[in-house]
Amino acid sequence: MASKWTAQDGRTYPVDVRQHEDRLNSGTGTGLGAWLAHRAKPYTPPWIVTGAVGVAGAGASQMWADSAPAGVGLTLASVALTAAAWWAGKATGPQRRLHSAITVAAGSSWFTSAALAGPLTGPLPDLYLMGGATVALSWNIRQLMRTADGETSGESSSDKSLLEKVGLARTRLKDVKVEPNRVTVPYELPAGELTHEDAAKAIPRIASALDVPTTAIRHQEDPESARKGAFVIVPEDQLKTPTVWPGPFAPGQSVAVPLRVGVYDDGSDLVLPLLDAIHILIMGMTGSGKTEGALDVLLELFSRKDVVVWLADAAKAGQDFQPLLPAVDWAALDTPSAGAMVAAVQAVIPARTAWLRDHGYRSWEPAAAERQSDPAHSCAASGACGCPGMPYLVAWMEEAAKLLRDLGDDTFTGIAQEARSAGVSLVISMQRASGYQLSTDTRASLPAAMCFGVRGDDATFALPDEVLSAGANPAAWANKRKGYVYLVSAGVDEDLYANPARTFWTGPAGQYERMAGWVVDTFAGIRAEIDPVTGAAAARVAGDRFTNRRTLAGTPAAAPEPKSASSESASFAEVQESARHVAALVDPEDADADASADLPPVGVNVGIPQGKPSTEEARELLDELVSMLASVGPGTVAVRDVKPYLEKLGRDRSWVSKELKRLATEGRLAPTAEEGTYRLVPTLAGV
Ligand SMILES: Nc1ncnc2c1ncn2[C@@H]1O[C@H](COP(=O)(O)OP(=O)(O)OP(=O)(O)O)[C@@H](O)[C@H]1O
Repeated sequence: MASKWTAQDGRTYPVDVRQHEDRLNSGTGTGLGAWLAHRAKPYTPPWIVTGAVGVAGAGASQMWADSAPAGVGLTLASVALTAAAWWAGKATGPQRRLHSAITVAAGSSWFTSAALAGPLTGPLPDLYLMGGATVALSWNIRQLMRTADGETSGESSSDKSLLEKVGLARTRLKDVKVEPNRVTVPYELPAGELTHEDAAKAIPRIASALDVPTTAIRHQEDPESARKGAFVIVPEDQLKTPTVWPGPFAPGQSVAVPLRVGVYDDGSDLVLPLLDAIHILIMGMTGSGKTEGALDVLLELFSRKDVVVWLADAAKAGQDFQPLLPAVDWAALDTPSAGAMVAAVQAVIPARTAWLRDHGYRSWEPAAAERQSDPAHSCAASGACGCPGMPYLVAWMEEAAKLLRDLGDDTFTGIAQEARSAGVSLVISMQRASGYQLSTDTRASLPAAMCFGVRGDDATFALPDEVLSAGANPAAWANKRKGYVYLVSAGVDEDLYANPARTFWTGPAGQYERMAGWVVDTFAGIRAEIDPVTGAAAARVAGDRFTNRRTLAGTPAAAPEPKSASSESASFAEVQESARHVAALVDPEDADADASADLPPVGVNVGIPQGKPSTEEARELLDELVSMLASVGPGTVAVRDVKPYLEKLGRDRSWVSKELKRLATEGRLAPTAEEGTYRLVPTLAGV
């Protein structure tokens, strides 16, 4: 028999609630008496049983009064019945089991005594009346409570039916933890029936049932169990509004301190522990935010004291990095220079490894970057050697697809495998790390990944299967969610691998240059220079391309005069404030449409006239809004996007709807398959 029943209200109840309903519904008659009888009917069975026991006891006394064998038999039967009731109640709750056993014990004892001594002997009539009524009433109370429970259990029943719908029937949900914008639902799958894989597969259906984006749900496995885990639901996308770069995380400190490059959706810092990550693959489709992410990492690196950056960007000739180039030790901005840089990286690895070994370092550590004044790290026969330190080296290969094609990616495999202990990190940025672009060996030797929005199944090239099945879905972002990223790296809590984050925004053109300039100048004095060992090894293979690197890249030969961070802090605050001001212009509603670098410059805010604007003014205002949306990138516009401005327009939704239609007939917007939604025409930018 099914243990559940769906009522007309659509809710699921235990089956005994249905029996109760049936008992209430059966029966006819009118008037108060009939109504009372009708309401009391479901509670009569315990009383009927009590009456039956009384009648049976009286009857039995006629047969077995004063019979010794009957006494033995009835006593044994009474014990056996009580034991049977206890045994049969195994599957029910402990309360019900005890209640049943006590009832059977009381009833059968009275029956035995009544049968042997007569029902009216001694205290038996009182016991019958008081005990029988008490037991019958106790069952009525149970019944009442259960009915009330059944009525209020709709919620957990609907939880159960939700779990059934999403393919996780009989899964038990436990101590749900609710925090602001985050619900953690620990679960236990039915033993032997479902696995973590089934839980992960249910994510899209759970998202659909809860009406949230699939990326709002993550799945965490309990590493100790094959059936325990948790779903984490983050209903509101807190990353919609870009976060302006808040300044260096650990200014003047070692590169061993993780780099802060963005925020997770709970507001916590997105940090990249470079020394744990070792080599990094940065992947994302065009326009997804790779360059911005690179800027965040570079800004952090350029504010540290013991790291040198070599940057190869033949594809774009360093176009996006211009303001930072003075802080780059070697910028290879054409293919031959990039090739020379790769050869130099290959050559410096053994030289650096030998130096580290000679100075008693098993692998690079911050102390290796200092002048070697410790006898424990000396290459001299005795005492401290005083050799100059060896800073960490980051070899950054931007838009590396072309470089890999030109050089063959075996070169990178070798570098990646040997560079680990030489204090060299390789960063490879590309749009698609497919097998065609990057061999499996090279991919395997880049242990960390920053994966921005991608197309189709490309995420599989960057993110491990378990991260994808835990809910990571960068294809849902494509290049619409600029800067959204998953970070997978040693040194990062594994539960965060499938957690969306967003890199910092360095601001629109103009702001970024100022921020970059501030970092370049402020930390010029503490930034490390290349050490003689690495420099000599690079010069040996790259020749003039290395020794004349400053002139070739058009950056000053010597580092600018150091400036103290404090004397510049006011200027940074100014720079940042200005960028924040621009960020504040981005309404959260518009964030989907790419609230980013291409925003109109500060001051091109939509001019909102005071009071109810005339039709002319309202049209002008709407035109400006549409132009602004179009200027921040491709996307669509519908009445709902204009909702926050209705008050300022002094018009209602139907007016906006008509006006959007008018703009579409004028070719200012393009109609889409969805009625009332129009594609923004990018050529409108700046109109
Ligand atoms: N975290 C972010 N917050 C706000 N805007 C961002 C963020 N990241 C990137 N953007 C904006 O998105 C746009 C595209 O970013 P970006 O140039 O970094 O993409 P990309 O992946 O490097 O593209 P391409 O491969 O074409 O160079 C830029 O206008 C940028 O300012």
